[in-house]
Amino acid sequence: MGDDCGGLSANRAVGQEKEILHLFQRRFMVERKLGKGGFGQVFVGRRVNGGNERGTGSDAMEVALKFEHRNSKGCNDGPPYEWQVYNALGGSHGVHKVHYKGKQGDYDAMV
Ligand SMILES: Nc1ncnc2c1ncn2[C@@H]1O[C@H](COP(=O)(O)OP(=O)(O)OP(=O)(O)O)[C@@H](O)[C@H]1O
Repeated sequence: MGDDCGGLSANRAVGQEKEILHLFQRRFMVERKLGKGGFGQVFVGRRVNGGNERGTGSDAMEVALKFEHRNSKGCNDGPPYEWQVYNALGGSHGVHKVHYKGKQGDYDAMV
């Protein structure tokens, strides 16, 4: 496995990456990378329109964006299992609420 597993590597479509890394879905401005796990990379970003500076739920201004490339390990069997977990638990018991999840080019993206 290469160092870019699940990530936004230099040898992938540059235009697509720029679109993702600057303004995701025209809704979230991607600001900086927070970290990298076994399946993808996580960035911090901000909602472009609306939102509440102190909000932590559906109106949160600051968000975390996770991108998993479809060729990364565990990404070949449909949507990431993590999505199911957030569907079930998100917004309660201290688990973050999901604002968006879907495909963006070659990536599964969750905000
Ligand atoms: N909401 C968040 N706030 C701050 N940092 C985060 C957040 N989510 C992820 N990170 C950072 O990004 C890294 C990668 O997160 P990610 O969920 O991809 O993997 P992981 O849970 O660390 O490992 P695994 O590969 O087992 O899922 C984390 O280790 C952490 O440093």
